[in-house]
Amino acid sequence: MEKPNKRPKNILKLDETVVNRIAAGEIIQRPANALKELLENCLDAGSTSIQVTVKDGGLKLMKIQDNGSGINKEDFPIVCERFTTSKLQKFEDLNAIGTFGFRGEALASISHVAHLTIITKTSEMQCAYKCSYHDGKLIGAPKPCAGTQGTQIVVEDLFYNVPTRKNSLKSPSEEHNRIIEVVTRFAVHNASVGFSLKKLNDNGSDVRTSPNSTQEDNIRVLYGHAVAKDLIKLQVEDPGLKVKVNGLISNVDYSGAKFTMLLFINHRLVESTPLKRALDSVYATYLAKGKHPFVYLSIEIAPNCVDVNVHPTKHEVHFLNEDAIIHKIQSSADVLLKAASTSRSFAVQTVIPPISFLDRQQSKVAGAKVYDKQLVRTDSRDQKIDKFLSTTMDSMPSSSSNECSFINQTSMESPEEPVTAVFQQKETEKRTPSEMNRAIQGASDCSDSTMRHRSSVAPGIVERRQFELTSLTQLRENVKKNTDQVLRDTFKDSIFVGCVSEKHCLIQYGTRLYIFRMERVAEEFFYQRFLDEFGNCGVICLSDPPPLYNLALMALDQEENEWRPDDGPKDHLANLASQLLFSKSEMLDDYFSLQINEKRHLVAIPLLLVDYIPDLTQLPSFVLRLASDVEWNVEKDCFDTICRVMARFYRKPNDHEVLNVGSDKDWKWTVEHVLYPAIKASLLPPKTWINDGTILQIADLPDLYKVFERC
Ligand SMILES: Nc1ncnc2c1ncn2[C@@H]1O[C@H](COP(=O)(O)OP(=O)(O)OP(=O)(O)O)[C@@H](O)[C@H]1O
Repeated sequence: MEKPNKRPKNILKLDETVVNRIAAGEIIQRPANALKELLENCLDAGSTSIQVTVKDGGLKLMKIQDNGSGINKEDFPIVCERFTTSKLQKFEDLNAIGTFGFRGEALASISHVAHLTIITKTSEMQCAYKCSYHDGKLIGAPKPCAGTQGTQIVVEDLFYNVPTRKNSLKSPSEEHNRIIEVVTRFAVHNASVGFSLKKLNDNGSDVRTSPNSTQEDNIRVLYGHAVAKDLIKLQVEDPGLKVKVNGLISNVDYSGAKFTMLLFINHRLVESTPLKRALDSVYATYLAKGKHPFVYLSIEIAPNCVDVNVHPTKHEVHFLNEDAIIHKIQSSADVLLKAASTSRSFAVQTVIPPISFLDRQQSKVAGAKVYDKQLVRTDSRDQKIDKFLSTTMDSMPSSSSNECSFINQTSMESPEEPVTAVFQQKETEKRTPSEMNRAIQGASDCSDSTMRHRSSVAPGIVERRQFELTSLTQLRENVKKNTDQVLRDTFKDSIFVGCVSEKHCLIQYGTRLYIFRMERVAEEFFYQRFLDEFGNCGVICLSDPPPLYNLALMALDQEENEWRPDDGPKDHLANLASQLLFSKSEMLDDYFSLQINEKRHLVAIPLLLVDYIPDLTQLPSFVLRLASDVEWNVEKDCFDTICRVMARFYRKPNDHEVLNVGSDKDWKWTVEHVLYPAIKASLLPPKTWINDGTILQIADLPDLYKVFERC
């Protein structure tokens, strides 16, 4: 390298061609941004159809045909001169610029670094004209030629005279990909314009959209269904910030390998690193590590708040209140994603596939190797889900102000030990608490003992009664016939993990985690239990037997029972219910331990599980349903419907059931320690549960390992 001379060199004015070529190099950096300039010209000219043909990634050829306004004949000599434009006259016009172009530099720049030809026809011209340009100058006279309205710009041998630039570009295929990206983005945003992009002499096209599509349509066509199906609309409007944002952003179910961001500010395709970072940080909360979203945003800001003249390629703009606007968009996206994540769709498998059954058979083969990933916790006392949750579930009643002692219960195993249960009024039924309390409050004893087995021949000695009833046998057979054996094994060998809510519980079976609908499972369990314990149920005596009439009347007052005026007066209906049940009292007592006394008061309800009391707030609805939903005339149907109605009443344990006053054993305790063990032991799950969402597999250890590996 030449040693720097201490004497200053003389300053010389650069040759115009050199100046223009240096300037052109700043504006036209590669084929894709030359194309962007040319596409913007097409849109400024009001085109509705733009066809692009390229060769060698645009380096050999770029041909852009539009159906816009065309160029006036008198402008041909100057159209490619620097600073000639039809879009701006005074500097102040920049404050309200409504076109993409404003400098009059793009065509000039291209003509300095490539061979440029324009074929154009306005609506007033008889024919089209073809003009060739070199270094901003028209070469020869415009030649009339055939052509339709619009303009065709042909750029050949880009950078033929700037070899360093040409050599610095990556391969033609890389340049072609960049061209696809630009055309694709323009096509999504300008959905009313039809775009096509193809390689010269290729039959197929890389991009093709129809005019008058929607942004969603074009995203589907260009980015695929996998992206389009997971989009949510983002809309922000802030008159204070003079900004309006419309966009389509991917939801939490989408996760791309890279961040795809299509950003248009006042319809200009631009980039904004701060906005991209802000959005990426929001998505980081919802997506797995290394996964990214798809974001299309169109931001419209009052033109006088945007400076478009900050970068030679115009791919950046500055705007007022940038931080506030970015923050606004960021928080709107967060709100949408939060909402979407609560209803996130997991690819869950409905119930146990037959394979799990096979797995089990295989794992039982002696000597089969057991991998670490197949080892699971087997001591159910180790940890429960409750350990990871707050102590009070949202769904649980918080006040204990209306607790009332209503029942004395004696366990079947220890008939001498009286147990008091406590009832807590449910929030939803607050409108009739005094009536509810009156109905089930008090402390009077059952005639013989408060809780007993109905077939006790002597204290502690139980003799089961046998019934040879065809109807009963058939109902029991039906249950057996409909049992799914794989599900049966799953429940039988499962470990209770915890109550997710009053309605959903988690169990673990092998390496799999299942969620099941507690009420549905418990209802089926009690139905089967009523069939099994037919004529042999114990009794739970109500301490102050409520009148059937009062219970029915309370039920008719409850919205869930949907009483309508054309059903008849409530007191009349309550009376009918009380009469009907009293007339069946002998059978109800004999077969189901449901006892009604001479005064038509409900004295006792069946005992099916020791330490289990159904939710007594449902007693009124139970009485009403017993009177209205039971098919009394046909024996089999009668038993079936009574068991169903009973099971529905029993499916939910009493809230805050406490076996000893002052004990903290609540409904969750009852589910875990009383109900679920009984379900495990004897439930015969019906086949319908395989597909109806009663039980769903939500995780499998080997699959989770795979997820963690990916993270
Ligand atoms: N496809 C076209 N259809 C109609 N007129 C065009 C088309 N392309 C260019 N022109 C005309 O040529 C002029 C010069 O275009 P050029 O791209 O050089 O500059 P510009 O678009 O005005 O500004 P900028 O350099 O900021 O893009 C435009 O102002 C427009 O009048």
